Amino acid sequence: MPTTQHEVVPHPDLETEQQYVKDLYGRLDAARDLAEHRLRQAIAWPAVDPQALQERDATVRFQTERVTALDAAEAGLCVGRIDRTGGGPLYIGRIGLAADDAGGDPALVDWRAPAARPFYTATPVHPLGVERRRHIRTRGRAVVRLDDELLTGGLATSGLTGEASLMAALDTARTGRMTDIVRTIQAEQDAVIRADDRGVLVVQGGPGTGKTAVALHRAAYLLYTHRERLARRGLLVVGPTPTFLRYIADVLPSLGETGVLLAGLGQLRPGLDARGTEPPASAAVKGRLEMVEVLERAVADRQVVPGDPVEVTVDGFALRLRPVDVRRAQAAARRAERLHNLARPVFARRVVDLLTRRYAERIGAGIDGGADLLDREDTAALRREVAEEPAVRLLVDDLWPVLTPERLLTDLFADPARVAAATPGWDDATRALLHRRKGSPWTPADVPLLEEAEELLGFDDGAQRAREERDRRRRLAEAQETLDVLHGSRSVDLDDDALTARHLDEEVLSAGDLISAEELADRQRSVDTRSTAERAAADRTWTFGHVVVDEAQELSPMAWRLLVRRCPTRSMTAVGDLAQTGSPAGASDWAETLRPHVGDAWRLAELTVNYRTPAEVMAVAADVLAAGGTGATAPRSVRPAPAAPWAEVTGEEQLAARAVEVVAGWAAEEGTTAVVAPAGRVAGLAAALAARVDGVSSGPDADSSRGPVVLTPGEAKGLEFDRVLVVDPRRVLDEGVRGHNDLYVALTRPTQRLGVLSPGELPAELARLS
Ligand SMILES: Nc1ncnc2c1ncn2[C@@H]1O[C@H](COP(=O)(O)OP(=O)(O)OP(=O)(O)O)[C@@H](O)[C@H]1O
Repeated sequence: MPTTQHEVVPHPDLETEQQYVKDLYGRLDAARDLAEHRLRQAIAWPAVDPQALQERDATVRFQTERVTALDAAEAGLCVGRIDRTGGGPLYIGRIGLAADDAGGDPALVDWRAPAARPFYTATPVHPLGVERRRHIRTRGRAVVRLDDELLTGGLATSGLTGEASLMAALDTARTGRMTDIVRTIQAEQDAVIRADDRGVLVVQGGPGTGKTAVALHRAAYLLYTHRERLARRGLLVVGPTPTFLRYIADVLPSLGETGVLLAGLGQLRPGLDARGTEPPASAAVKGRLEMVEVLERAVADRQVVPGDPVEVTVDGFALRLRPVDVRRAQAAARRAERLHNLARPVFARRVVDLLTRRYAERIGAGIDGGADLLDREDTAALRREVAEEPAVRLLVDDLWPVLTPERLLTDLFADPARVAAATPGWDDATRALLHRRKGSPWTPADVPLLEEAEELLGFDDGAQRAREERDRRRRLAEAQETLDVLHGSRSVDLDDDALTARHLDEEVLSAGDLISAEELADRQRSVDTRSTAERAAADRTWTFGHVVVDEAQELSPMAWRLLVRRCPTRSMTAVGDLAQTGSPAGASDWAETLRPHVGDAWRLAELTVNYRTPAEVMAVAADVLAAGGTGATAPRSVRPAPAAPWAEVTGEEQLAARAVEVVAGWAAEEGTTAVVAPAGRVAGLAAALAARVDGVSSGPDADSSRGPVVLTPGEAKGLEFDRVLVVDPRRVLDEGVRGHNDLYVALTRPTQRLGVLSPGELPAELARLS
C-alpha cells in the first residue's frame, strides 16, 4: 500500500547554509560586543565640562541605538540570498555586516541597501542578473528550511516573490501584534517602500494589501537611506486609534528603528492626550476646512467694542473710553501684529495712552494752560499710575483678553451665541453639532482646532524671554566670576627674572584669554539629552523630516492641514483605502482631499494583492463593496480559506448566547479572535462573553493578545484576527454614515475564519452566505 506519509528530504545545501549563518551570528556577536564595550566606555567617560557632557550623551545615545539595532537583528538575521550571473551569492538580512575582505561583497547586505533590491523584485521575466533566489528560514540560530526559485527560465509564474515563504508567513497564527515582513516583501510593495521621499506619496490599496506593513517598512527604509537628516528632524507615524498604535508598535523596533514618533491624531498636541468621544457628525463638522474661518471670527469676536462708553476710575477721577477710542486702538493693534495675543500689548498701550491723556486733561482742568503745563516726567508718572490701576487692567482684559487655544474653544463651543456669531450662514442643527460642555474631555477632532487656534492666537512669550534673559545674565555673572578667580590665582612659575611685567602680560595666557565669559556661560546652559522623537513630541512647532499617515482616508481636512503644517517640506507617505472610509469627514477622492493642502504635488501608487483575507471571505466582502456603489474593486486574495465562511440567523433573544457559544468553541484554536458589532451591542456582547471566556476586552483598550476582543468596525479598522465573528450586519449597514464601508471593513479582518450572526433576515448583500 502506498504510504501517505510525506518524507521531507532535507535540502542538500542546508548544512552549508547553516555554516554560513553561524558565521554571520559570530559577526553579529562581535559587533554587539564592540558596541557594548564602547557604550560602557562612554558611560564611564569623565565629563569635565558641559561640552564633554554633551559629547558623552551623544555617544551614549548612538551606541545604545546601535546595541538595540544589533539586538533586534538577532531574530531572523539572514533572510536569504541571491545568486548573480557571473558573481558570487549575496546574502540579504536585517542589517549589513562587513566581510573580512574589505574589497569584496559584504558578508550580509542590509535589506534596505540598493544591492538587496533584486532579492525582492527579480522575476523570471525580469531576472535583473539573478539566477536563483533562495529564502532561508531559521528558528533561533538554526537554519530549518531553504526555498529556491530559479529565475532563468523566462516563464511568468504566480507573480509572487518567494511564494513558499510568503504562504508560510501568511498562514502563521496571529499574536495580536503586527510583525515585520522583511523576509517576504513583494515587488509591488518594494516599489512603494523605496519610492523617492520627495512630495506626497499616496498609497491606495484594498484591505490586507500590506499598506500598514509597507508604510512601516518605508519608514525604516527612509531612516536608513536619509539617516542624518531624519535623525535630526525626526519621523512621525500617525495612526487612527490607540489600539491600532499598540498593534503596530513592535514593527519598527524589530527593524532596529526606535527613534520614530508614533501618535494618534489625539496626541498631536503636546501635553494633551485627547481621547474624548463624540458623534461622528460633530467630528465631521469640526473637520471641515471652513473651521479656519470660524476660528478667525471667534478670535475677532473676543476683541470687543463696547456698545456705550465705559468709565474707569483712577485716583478718584472717572475716565471715559468711547467705542470709537476702542475701535481705533483695535485697528492700531491689528495693524501692528496679526496674532491676537501678540497684538494685545499694542492694544493695551493705546488704551493706556488714551486714558492717560484723559487723566491729564482732568487734572489740568481748571488750571490755566491745563494739561499743557504737565511736563514729560509728570505725564510718565500719570501713565504709570493708569497702567498699574487694576480697573484699567480688568478693562483691557475684557476688551482684548489673553487667550489660550483651550480657553477660546471652551468659551466658543459652550456658548450658542458665540457659535452663532462665528458661523454666519450655518443652520442651527449644524451649529448645535459644535456644542461642547465646559470641562468635557477633548476629542481627536478638537486637536487640529486647538492647534489652528494656537496659530491664530500666538503665544506672548515676553515673560518667558525675560526669564531667559535673567538666567543668561546670571550665568554670565557666574562665568565672569569663575574667570576672575582663575585669572587671580594663576600660578606663574618663571625662572627668567628678566621677563618684565609687560612680557608677563603678553606671554601668559589666562583662562579669560582662551574663553570669554559669554562662551563659558553658553556652555553652562543645561544640555538637552532627550532623543529627537521626545523633543519633537514635546514641541508643537517641531517640523518633521517625513510624516507617514496610516488609514489616511479617515483624516479630515483640518487634520490634513495640521499634518502638512508639521511637515512643511511635504515629504509624506499616506496609505489608505477609499473603500474603507468610515468617518463622514474622511476622503472619497484623493485629489479632492489633497488639493487644498498640496495642490497637485502628490502621486499615487497602488497595491492590488490581498495577503490577509482568504479568497472565499473576500468574495463575500466584495459583494458588500459592490453594493456600496462606489465603483471600487476588491483586491485579489492569494490564499484559500481553511474553512468556508458562514452565516446564521439567530433571532434577537439568542444572538448574544450564540455569539458566546461560537467564540467559546474557537477558544481551543491558536491565534486571535474578534467579535465585530455595531456600537450599541459592544458592551452587552463583551459582558456576555466575559462571563464565559477569559481575557475579553473591548473599546480603546482592547488587546487581542490577551483574549477575544469586541470592537466596532471603526475600532477594528487596520487590525486583523485569525477568526472574526460579525454580529448584526444589518445594523452595521444602517447605522454607519458609510455603512457599506463599515461592513466591508468588518468582513475583511479575518486571516482564517469568518462567521456572521444576524438577529433577523440576512442583508441581501450577504446572500452568498445564505
Ligand atoms: N509581503 C508580505 N509578506 C508577509 N505578510 C504580508 C506581506 N504583506 C502583507 N502581509 C501581511 O498581511 C496582513 C495585512 O497587512 P496590512 O495590515 O499591512 O494590510 P493593510 O493594507 O494595511 O490592511 P487594511 O486596509 O485592512 O488595514 C498583515 O498580517 C501583514 O503582515
